[in-house]
Amino acid sequence: MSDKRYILLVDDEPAFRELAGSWLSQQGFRVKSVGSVSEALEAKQIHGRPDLVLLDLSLPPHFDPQKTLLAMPEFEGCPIIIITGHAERELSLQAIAQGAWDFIAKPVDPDMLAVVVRRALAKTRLERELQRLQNTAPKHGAEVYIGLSDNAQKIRALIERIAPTDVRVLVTGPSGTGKEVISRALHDLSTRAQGPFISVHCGAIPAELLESELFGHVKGAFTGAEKDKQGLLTLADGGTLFLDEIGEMPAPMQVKLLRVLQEGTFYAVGGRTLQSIDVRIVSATNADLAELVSQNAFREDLYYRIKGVGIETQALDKRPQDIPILLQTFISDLERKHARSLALSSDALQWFRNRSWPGNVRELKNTLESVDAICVAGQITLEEINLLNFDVPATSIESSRNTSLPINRENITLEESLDVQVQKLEIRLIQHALKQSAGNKTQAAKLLGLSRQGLIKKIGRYGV
Ligand SMILES: Nc1ncnc2c1ncn2[C@@H]1O[C@H](COP(=O)(O)OP(=O)(O)OP(=O)(O)O)[C@@H](O)[C@H]1O
Repeated sequence: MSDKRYILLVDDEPAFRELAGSWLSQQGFRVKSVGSVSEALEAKQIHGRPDLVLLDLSLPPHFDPQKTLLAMPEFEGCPIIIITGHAERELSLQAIAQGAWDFIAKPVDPDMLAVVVRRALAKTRLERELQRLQNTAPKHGAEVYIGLSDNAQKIRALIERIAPTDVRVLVTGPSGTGKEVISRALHDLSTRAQGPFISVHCGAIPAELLESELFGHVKGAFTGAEKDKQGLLTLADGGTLFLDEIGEMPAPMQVKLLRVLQEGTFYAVGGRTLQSIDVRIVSATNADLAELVSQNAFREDLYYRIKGVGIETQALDKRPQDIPILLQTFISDLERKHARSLALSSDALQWFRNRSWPGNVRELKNTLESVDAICVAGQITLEEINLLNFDVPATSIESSRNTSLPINRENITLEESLDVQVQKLEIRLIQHALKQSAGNKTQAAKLLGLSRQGLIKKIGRYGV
């Protein structure tokens, strides 16, 4: 692709287009000339967002400048220079009030045109650079939990208040709503931030291994224990231990963990030395722990030990106002990752807002990444979304790209709930990705656009 700056010239006079176009080309710009607003929009679809638009206001079919002004938001993000005829000063000022960068009167002086164009491009370059620097500036603390809803704001306020304390925290809420993001922020804002953040998925580690994973073991403690091994508790010393899906912790382990929380000491499996540790415990679950307690599936004494302060996340469907800002954040992340700009058309944004997200923010993010993978010229439109058949749940970025699993529409039924069907599809996609990557979980996770740990969680949850 050319790295020349791309100018879209919109003017109904062929002679002017010819002249100004070739003149700007000689100046080293890439120029696309069109004669109407509809052609300009088409050019944007095909060639992507221009770096600058030169826009005549009086264009066919209506030759109504007000109608042309209405199209300006379509070019949001790139500077627009209005080309005016005589006696159009008022209109030009109106265009500037609506966001145009400058105007230039016909007959156009080529040198003047070059100055105006270069100034506008320099200014946008600076603005973009500033934006990039702002985006790259690492978000810290509670800011990483994105959202405008009351719930999201309350969560950020709570993170800021409780992070510097050593109080235990229990984060609850549906899957994919950022419980791990919150736990990480609690650590990053704490006095332990320089220490380790160790995450344990309590349901993903087989019950018989969990004890040695957490407490470590000494050589010869059991068959296969060929040397001493430190447990995750020791590794987390001085930092935070994140117990994810605590509701899935096997009952015998609950007793042992309770003892650690009460006494701050433990023995490695097969060991005789009492070890003491200094960790902060943050736990998370999407289960209703109080309910599990009432069913005797979770120890009440442990529940009160880990509960400390509760933070509850909400399903995304309950806070649709968070969708645009989440999308904006993920788009900036993708722009940084791929070092190119990415825009979302307004109808695509509408689609994201109107859809239900049973997999919450995780599903929203994966869907955006899938669509980004197939979009052309840095513009996500409904066309890409329709290509990926999102009336069925989202697949991942890579799986939709080159290892696609055929989704059979006949399998979709109204006799089963959406959740059940989503789960079935997730299971098929996981099996498919594992098959594609010959059982390699890191590879499979990459194919699915998940973290390795996220995939392991799902494998554990679905028993794949
Ligand atoms: N409010 C948010 N702000 C920024 N990113 C978010 C937010 N909520 C979720 N995410 C993103 O969504 C994905 C899932 O988040 P996370 O793993 O924290 O969810 P979870 O609630 O712990 O899920 P699970 O219960 O399945 O473990 C991550 O990529 C995370 O970055």
